[in-house]
Amino acid sequence: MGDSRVIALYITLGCMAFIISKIIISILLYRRWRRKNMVYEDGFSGGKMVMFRSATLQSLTSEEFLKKTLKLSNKDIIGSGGYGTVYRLSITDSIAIAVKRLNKGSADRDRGFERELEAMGDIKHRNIVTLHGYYTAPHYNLLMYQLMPNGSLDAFLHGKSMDRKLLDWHSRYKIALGAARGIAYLHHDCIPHIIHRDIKSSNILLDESMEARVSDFGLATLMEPDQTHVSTFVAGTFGYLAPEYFDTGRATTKGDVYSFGVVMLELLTGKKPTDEAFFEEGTKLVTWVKAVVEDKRAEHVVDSSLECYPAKAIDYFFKIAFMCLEPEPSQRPTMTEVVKMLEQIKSESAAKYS
Ligand SMILES: Nc1ncnc2c1ncn2[C@@H]1O[C@H](COP(=O)(O)OP(=O)(O)OP(=O)(O)O)[C@@H](O)[C@H]1O
Repeated sequence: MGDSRVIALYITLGCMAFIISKIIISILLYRRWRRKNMVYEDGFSGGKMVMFRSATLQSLTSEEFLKKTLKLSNKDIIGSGGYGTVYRLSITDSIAIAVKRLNKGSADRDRGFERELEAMGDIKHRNIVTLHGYYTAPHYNLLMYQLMPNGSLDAFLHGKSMDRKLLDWHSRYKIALGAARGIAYLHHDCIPHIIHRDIKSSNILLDESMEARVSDFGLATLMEPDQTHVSTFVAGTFGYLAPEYFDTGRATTKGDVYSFGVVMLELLTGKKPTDEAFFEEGTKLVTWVKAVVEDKRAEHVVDSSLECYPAKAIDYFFKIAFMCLEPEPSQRPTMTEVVKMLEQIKSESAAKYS
Protein backbone atom coordinates (compact mmCIF):
# COMPACT_ATOMS: atom_id res chain seq x y z
CA MET A 1 0.00 0.00 0.00
CA GLY A 2 2.86 2.30 1.08
CA ASP A 3 4.71 1.51 -2.19
CA SER A 4 1.76 2.34 -4.39
CA ARG A 5 1.45 5.75 -2.67
CA VAL A 6 5.10 6.50 -3.37
CA ILE A 7 4.63 5.45 -7.01
CA ALA A 8 1.54 7.67 -7.32
CA LEU A 9 3.50 10.57 -5.80
CA TYR A 10 6.34 10.07 -8.30
CA ILE A 11 3.90 9.92 -11.18
CA THR A 12 2.16 13.11 -10.01
CA LEU A 13 5.47 14.92 -9.58
CA GLY A 14 6.62 13.72 -12.99
CA CYS A 15 3.44 14.93 -14.66
CA MET A 16 3.67 18.30 -12.93
CA ALA A 17 7.31 18.73 -13.97
CA PHE A 18 6.37 17.85 -17.52
CA ILE A 19 3.46 20.35 -17.60
CA ILE A 20 5.56 23.13 -15.98
CA SER A 21 8.40 22.61 -18.45
CA LYS A 22 5.90 22.77 -21.35
CA ILE A 23 4.49 26.04 -19.97
CA ILE A 24 7.98 27.55 -19.59
CA ILE A 25 8.96 26.52 -23.14
CA SER A 26 5.71 28.01 -24.54
CA ILE A 27 6.31 31.31 -22.70
CA LEU A 28 9.88 31.49 -24.01
CA LEU A 29 8.78 30.70 -27.55
CA TYR A 30 5.98 33.26 -27.37
CA ARG A 31 8.37 35.95 -26.10
CA ARG A 32 10.83 35.15 -28.90
CA TRP A 33 8.03 35.30 -31.49
CA ARG A 34 6.77 38.59 -30.01
CA ARG A 35 10.28 40.12 -30.08
CA LYS A 36 10.73 39.05 -33.72
CA ASN A 37 7.32 40.41 -34.62
CA MET A 38 8.06 43.72 -32.95
CA VAL A 39 11.27 44.08 -34.93
CA TYR A 40 9.25 43.30 -38.08
CA GLU A 41 6.51 45.75 -37.08
CA ASP A 42 9.12 48.45 -36.38
CA GLY A 43 10.43 47.99 -39.89
CA PHE A 44 6.98 48.80 -41.27
CA SER A 45 5.79 51.46 -38.86
CA GLY A 46 5.93 55.10 -39.86
CA GLY A 47 5.41 54.18 -43.49
CA LYS A 48 3.31 55.76 -46.20
CA MET A 49 0.77 53.99 -48.41
CA VAL A 50 -0.01 55.30 -51.87
CA MET A 51 -2.86 53.79 -53.88
CA PHE A 52 -3.39 54.47 -57.57
CA ARG A 53 -6.89 54.67 -58.96
CA SER A 54 -7.58 51.05 -58.14
CA ALA A 55 -11.22 49.98 -58.07
CA THR A 56 -10.20 46.65 -56.49
CA LEU A 57 -8.60 48.18 -53.44
CA GLN A 58 -10.45 51.44 -53.06
CA SER A 59 -11.60 50.83 -49.49
CA LEU A 60 -8.33 49.38 -48.21
CA THR A 61 -6.81 51.53 -45.46
CA SER A 62 -3.13 51.71 -44.62
CA GLU A 63 -3.75 50.14 -41.16
CA GLU A 64 -5.74 47.26 -42.62
CA PHE A 65 -3.08 46.60 -45.25
CA LEU A 66 -0.33 46.65 -42.65
CA LYS A 67 -2.25 44.33 -40.33
CA LYS A 68 -2.72 41.81 -43.13
CA THR A 69 0.89 42.15 -44.30
CA LEU A 70 2.24 41.44 -40.82
CA LYS A 71 0.35 38.15 -40.85
CA LEU A 72 2.07 36.95 -44.03
CA SER A 73 4.19 33.86 -43.60
CA ASN A 74 6.23 31.46 -45.72
CA LYS A 75 3.12 29.59 -46.83
CA ASP A 76 1.93 32.76 -48.59
CA ILE A 77 5.08 33.06 -50.74
CA ILE A 78 4.40 32.72 -54.47
CA GLY A 79 7.87 33.49 -55.74
CA SER A 80 11.09 35.30 -55.18
CA GLY A 81 13.61 37.02 -57.37
CA GLY A 82 16.64 39.25 -57.29
CA TYR A 83 14.74 42.19 -55.84
CA GLY A 84 12.58 40.59 -53.19
CA THR A 85 9.90 38.10 -52.21
CA VAL A 86 6.38 37.94 -53.65
CA TYR A 87 3.43 37.00 -51.41
CA ARG A 88 -0.25 36.29 -52.01
CA LEU A 89 -2.30 38.59 -49.81
CA SER A 90 -6.07 38.10 -49.40
CA ILE A 91 -7.92 41.37 -49.06
CA THR A 92 -11.41 39.85 -48.89
CA ASP A 93 -12.73 36.34 -49.48
CA SER A 94 -12.89 37.06 -53.19
CA ILE A 95 -10.04 39.55 -53.70
CA ALA A 96 -6.34 38.79 -53.46
CA ILE A 97 -3.28 40.72 -54.62
CA ALA A 98 0.43 40.02 -55.04
CA VAL A 99 2.68 41.91 -52.64
CA LYS A 100 6.35 42.22 -53.49
CA ARG A 101 8.49 42.97 -50.48
CA LEU A 102 11.65 44.57 -51.70
CA ASN A 103 14.77 43.32 -49.95
CA LYS A 104 15.85 45.44 -47.07
CA GLY A 105 18.31 48.08 -48.14
CA SER A 106 18.01 47.27 -51.84
CA ALA A 107 15.46 49.97 -52.60
CA ASP A 108 16.30 53.53 -53.27
CA ARG A 109 14.09 55.24 -50.75
CA ASP A 110 14.38 58.73 -52.07
CA ARG A 111 11.75 60.70 -53.90
CA GLY A 112 12.98 59.39 -57.26
CA PHE A 113 11.81 55.91 -56.27
CA GLU A 114 8.30 57.18 -55.55
CA ARG A 115 8.20 59.26 -58.72
CA GLU A 116 9.04 56.24 -60.82
CA LEU A 117 6.44 54.12 -59.02
CA GLU A 118 3.84 56.78 -59.66
CA ALA A 119 4.70 56.70 -63.37
CA MET A 120 4.12 52.92 -63.27
CA GLY A 121 0.81 53.35 -61.48
CA ASP A 122 -0.51 55.36 -64.42
CA ILE A 123 -0.01 52.48 -66.82
CA LYS A 124 -3.14 50.52 -67.60
CA HIS A 125 -3.02 47.96 -70.40
CA ARG A 126 -4.50 44.50 -70.78
CA ASN A 127 -1.05 43.01 -71.32
CA ILE A 128 0.66 44.73 -68.42
CA VAL A 129 0.36 43.75 -64.76
CA THR A 130 -1.34 46.59 -62.90
CA LEU A 131 0.50 48.17 -60.01
CA HIS A 132 -2.26 48.99 -57.50
CA GLY A 133 -0.07 50.96 -55.14
CA TYR A 134 2.89 50.84 -52.81
CA TYR A 135 3.83 51.16 -49.17
CA THR A 136 7.11 52.76 -48.33
CA ALA A 137 8.57 52.44 -44.81
CA PRO A 138 11.98 53.08 -43.27
CA HIS A 139 13.12 49.48 -43.68
CA TYR A 140 10.89 47.99 -46.34
CA ASN A 141 9.10 48.84 -49.54
CA LEU A 142 6.03 46.91 -50.54
CA LEU A 143 4.63 46.92 -54.06
CA MET A 144 1.00 45.88 -54.54
CA TYR A 145 0.36 44.16 -57.87
CA GLN A 146 -2.62 42.58 -59.52
CA LEU A 147 -2.40 38.85 -58.76
CA MET A 148 -1.82 36.63 -61.76
CA PRO A 149 -3.51 33.30 -61.00
CA ASN A 150 -1.50 31.29 -63.51
CA GLY A 151 1.93 32.47 -62.35
CA SER A 152 4.79 33.02 -64.76
CA LEU A 153 5.52 31.70 -68.24
CA ASP A 154 8.87 30.55 -66.89
CA ALA A 155 7.16 28.24 -64.37
CA PHE A 156 4.84 26.89 -67.07
CA LEU A 157 7.65 26.16 -69.50
CA HIS A 158 10.28 24.93 -67.08
CA GLY A 159 8.28 23.72 -64.09
CA LYS A 160 6.23 20.54 -64.08
CA SER A 161 6.31 18.73 -67.44
CA MET A 162 2.51 18.42 -67.29
CA ASP A 163 2.22 22.22 -67.32
CA ARG A 164 4.37 22.47 -70.43
CA LYS A 165 2.12 20.01 -72.20
CA LEU A 166 -0.82 22.31 -71.45
CA LEU A 167 0.86 25.00 -73.53
CA ASP A 168 -0.18 24.04 -77.04
CA TRP A 169 0.86 26.01 -80.09
CA HIS A 170 -2.13 28.33 -79.91
CA SER A 171 -1.50 29.24 -76.23
CA ARG A 172 2.18 29.90 -76.96
CA TYR A 173 1.31 32.06 -79.92
CA LYS A 174 -1.26 33.99 -77.87
CA ILE A 175 1.27 34.55 -75.07
CA ALA A 176 3.88 35.85 -77.54
CA LEU A 177 1.41 38.23 -79.16
CA GLY A 178 0.10 39.50 -75.80
CA ALA A 179 3.58 40.07 -74.40
CA ALA A 180 4.63 41.84 -77.64
CA ARG A 181 1.62 44.15 -77.36
CA GLY A 182 2.46 44.95 -73.74
CA ILE A 183 6.08 45.80 -74.55
CA ALA A 184 5.07 47.81 -77.64
CA TYR A 185 2.75 49.84 -75.40
CA LEU A 186 5.61 50.61 -72.98
CA HIS A 187 7.95 51.56 -75.84
CA HIS A 188 5.65 53.60 -78.01
CA ASP A 189 2.47 54.69 -76.20
CA CYS A 190 3.72 55.62 -72.75
CA ILE A 191 4.94 59.18 -72.20
CA PRO A 192 7.80 59.16 -71.34
CA HIS A 193 8.58 55.94 -73.19
CA ILE A 194 9.56 53.05 -70.96
CA ILE A 195 12.37 50.59 -71.58
CA HIS A 196 11.69 47.41 -69.66
CA ARG A 197 15.33 46.25 -69.43
CA ASP A 198 14.50 42.80 -68.09
CA ILE A 199 12.24 40.99 -70.55
CA LYS A 200 12.32 37.27 -69.74
CA SER A 201 9.85 34.45 -69.20
CA SER A 202 9.67 34.98 -65.42
CA ASN A 203 8.53 38.54 -66.06
CA ILE A 204 5.71 37.40 -68.34
CA LEU A 205 2.81 36.46 -66.09
CA LEU A 206 -0.40 34.69 -67.08
CA ASP A 207 -3.90 35.75 -66.10
CA GLU A 208 -6.95 33.51 -65.60
CA SER A 209 -7.43 33.10 -69.35
CA MET A 210 -3.70 32.54 -70.01
CA GLU A 211 -3.36 36.02 -71.49
CA ALA A 212 0.20 37.37 -71.11
CA ARG A 213 0.91 40.32 -68.82
CA VAL A 214 4.32 41.94 -68.67
CA SER A 215 5.53 42.66 -65.14
CA ASP A 216 8.48 44.17 -63.31
CA PHE A 217 9.10 46.97 -65.79
CA GLY A 218 10.97 49.89 -64.34
CA LEU A 219 12.30 47.92 -61.39
CA ALA A 220 15.58 47.46 -63.18
CA THR A 221 15.96 51.23 -63.37
CA LEU A 222 14.69 51.80 -59.86
CA MET A 223 17.38 50.03 -57.91
CA GLU A 224 20.54 48.04 -57.98
CA PRO A 225 19.73 44.35 -57.87
CA ASP A 226 20.63 42.23 -54.90
CA GLN A 227 24.38 41.60 -54.95
CA THR A 228 23.92 37.90 -54.28
CA HIS A 229 21.56 37.31 -57.21
CA VAL A 230 23.82 35.90 -59.90
CA SER A 231 21.39 35.88 -62.80
CA THR A 232 21.10 39.66 -62.82
CA PHE A 233 23.85 41.62 -64.52
CA VAL A 234 23.74 45.38 -63.92
CA ALA A 235 20.16 45.42 -65.16
CA GLY A 236 18.67 42.54 -67.07
CA THR A 237 19.32 38.83 -66.96
CA PHE A 238 22.13 36.83 -68.46
CA GLY A 239 20.87 34.70 -71.35
CA TYR A 240 18.40 37.39 -72.47
CA LEU A 241 20.74 40.38 -72.81
CA ALA A 242 21.46 41.90 -76.21
CA PRO A 243 25.14 41.59 -77.23
CA GLU A 244 25.67 45.36 -77.46
CA TYR A 245 24.66 45.74 -73.83
CA PHE A 246 27.89 44.07 -72.73
CA ASP A 247 29.90 46.78 -74.55
CA THR A 248 27.83 49.85 -73.90
CA GLY A 249 25.90 49.04 -70.71
CA ARG A 250 23.13 51.20 -72.21
CA ALA A 251 19.55 49.99 -72.15
CA THR A 252 17.55 50.68 -75.32
CA THR A 253 14.19 49.64 -76.76
CA LYS A 254 16.13 47.48 -79.26
CA GLY A 255 17.68 45.69 -76.30
CA ASP A 256 14.15 44.78 -75.17
CA VAL A 257 13.38 43.59 -78.73
CA TYR A 258 16.38 41.24 -78.54
CA SER A 259 15.28 39.85 -75.15
CA PHE A 260 11.79 39.32 -76.59
CA GLY A 261 13.37 37.34 -79.46
CA VAL A 262 14.98 35.08 -76.84
CA VAL A 263 11.56 34.56 -75.18
CA MET A 264 10.14 33.60 -78.61
CA LEU A 265 12.81 30.91 -78.97
CA GLU A 266 12.10 29.76 -75.42
CA LEU A 267 8.41 29.39 -76.32
CA LEU A 268 9.21 27.33 -79.40
CA THR A 269 11.95 25.13 -77.98
CA GLY A 270 10.83 24.84 -74.35
CA LYS A 271 14.52 25.36 -73.44
CA LYS A 272 15.69 27.75 -70.74
CA PRO A 273 18.14 30.37 -72.09
CA THR A 274 19.85 30.49 -68.71
CA ASP A 275 20.35 26.71 -68.70
CA GLU A 276 23.83 25.83 -67.48
CA ALA A 277 24.16 23.18 -70.20
CA PHE A 278 24.49 25.99 -72.79
CA PHE A 279 27.29 27.69 -70.85
CA GLU A 280 29.05 24.37 -70.30
CA GLU A 281 29.01 23.71 -74.04
CA GLY A 282 30.20 27.26 -74.75
CA THR A 283 27.06 28.15 -76.70
CA LYS A 284 23.74 29.87 -76.07
CA LEU A 285 20.15 29.10 -76.95
CA VAL A 286 20.19 31.70 -79.75
CA THR A 287 23.35 30.34 -81.44
CA TRP A 288 22.16 26.74 -81.17
CA VAL A 289 18.67 27.35 -82.58
CA LYS A 290 19.98 29.55 -85.41
CA ALA A 291 22.46 26.88 -86.52
CA VAL A 292 19.85 24.10 -86.52
CA VAL A 293 17.14 26.17 -88.26
CA GLU A 294 19.60 27.41 -90.93
CA ASP A 295 20.43 23.77 -91.51
CA LYS A 296 16.74 23.26 -92.37
CA ARG A 297 16.25 20.99 -89.35
CA ALA A 298 13.84 23.23 -87.44
CA GLU A 299 11.77 20.27 -86.30
CA HIS A 300 14.73 19.15 -84.16
CA VAL A 301 14.56 22.23 -81.96
CA VAL A 302 10.78 22.52 -81.63
CA ASP A 303 9.61 21.53 -78.15
CA SER A 304 8.66 17.85 -78.13
CA SER A 305 5.65 18.70 -75.90
CA LEU A 306 4.15 20.44 -78.94
CA GLU A 307 2.48 17.42 -80.43
CA CYS A 308 0.64 19.18 -83.20
CA TYR A 309 1.60 22.48 -84.78
CA PRO A 310 1.34 24.28 -88.12
CA ALA A 311 4.80 24.03 -89.71
CA LYS A 312 4.38 27.19 -91.84
CA ALA A 313 3.36 29.30 -88.86
CA ILE A 314 6.30 27.97 -86.84
CA ASP A 315 8.70 28.85 -89.67
CA TYR A 316 7.40 32.39 -89.71
CA PHE A 317 7.60 32.56 -85.90
CA PHE A 318 11.29 31.56 -86.10
CA LYS A 319 11.84 34.21 -88.79
CA ILE A 320 10.37 36.94 -86.59
CA ALA A 321 12.45 35.74 -83.61
CA PHE A 322 15.64 35.89 -85.71
CA MET A 323 14.81 39.42 -86.85
CA CYS A 324 14.53 40.41 -83.18
CA LEU A 325 17.86 38.68 -82.55
CA GLU A 326 19.83 40.54 -85.25
CA PRO A 327 23.24 41.37 -83.76
CA GLU A 328 23.01 44.93 -85.14
CA PRO A 329 20.32 46.79 -83.12
CA SER A 330 19.25 49.04 -86.03
CA GLN A 331 18.42 45.92 -88.08
CA ARG A 332 15.93 44.71 -85.50
CA PRO A 333 12.24 45.60 -85.94
CA THR A 334 10.44 47.82 -83.45
CA MET A 335 7.98 46.15 -81.09
CA THR A 336 5.09 47.65 -83.07
CA GLU A 337 6.43 45.92 -86.18
CA VAL A 338 6.83 42.68 -84.23
CA VAL A 339 3.16 42.89 -83.17
CA LYS A 340 2.09 43.41 -86.80
CA MET A 341 4.14 40.45 -88.01
CA LEU A 342 2.76 38.20 -85.27
CA GLU A 343 -0.78 39.28 -86.15
CA GLN A 344 -0.16 38.11 -89.71
CA ILE A 345 0.44 34.59 -88.40
CA LYS A 346 -2.92 34.76 -86.69
CA SER A 347 -4.78 35.58 -89.84
CA GLU A 348 -2.94 32.88 -91.76
CA SER A 349 -2.98 29.90 -89.45
CA ALA A 350 -3.68 30.44 -85.77
CA ALA A 351 -7.36 30.89 -86.46
CA LYS A 352 -7.39 27.25 -87.43
CA TYR A 353 -6.42 26.38 -83.86
CA SER A 354 -8.65 28.80 -81.98
N1 LIG B 1 1.65 39.80 -59.80
C1 LIG B 1 2.01 38.53 -59.63
N2 LIG B 1 1.08 37.56 -59.63
C2 LIG B 1 1.43 36.25 -59.48
N3 LIG B 1 2.71 35.83 -59.33
C3 LIG B 1 3.68 36.75 -59.33
C4 LIG B 1 3.39 38.15 -59.47
N4 LIG B 1 4.57 38.82 -59.45
C5 LIG B 1 5.53 37.89 -59.31
N5 LIG B 1 5.01 36.64 -59.23
C6 LIG B 1 5.73 35.37 -59.05
O1 LIG B 1 6.89 35.59 -58.29
C7 LIG B 1 8.06 35.20 -59.02
C8 LIG B 1 9.18 36.12 -58.65
O2 LIG B 1 8.94 37.39 -59.20
P1 LIG B 1 10.03 38.52 -59.19
O3 LIG B 1 9.56 39.57 -60.11
O4 LIG B 1 10.32 38.92 -57.78
O5 LIG B 1 11.36 37.81 -59.67
P2 LIG B 1 11.82 37.27 -61.08
O6 LIG B 1 11.17 38.07 -62.17
O7 LIG B 1 11.59 35.79 -61.12
O8 LIG B 1 13.38 37.52 -61.03
P3 LIG B 1 14.16 38.94 -61.02
O9 LIG B 1 13.85 39.61 -59.75
O10 LIG B 1 15.60 38.54 -61.15
O11 LIG B 1 13.67 39.73 -62.20
C9 LIG B 1 7.64 35.25 -60.49
O12 LIG B 1 8.41 34.40 -61.27
C10 LIG B 1 6.17 34.81 -60.40
O13 LIG B 1 6.12 33.41 -60.38
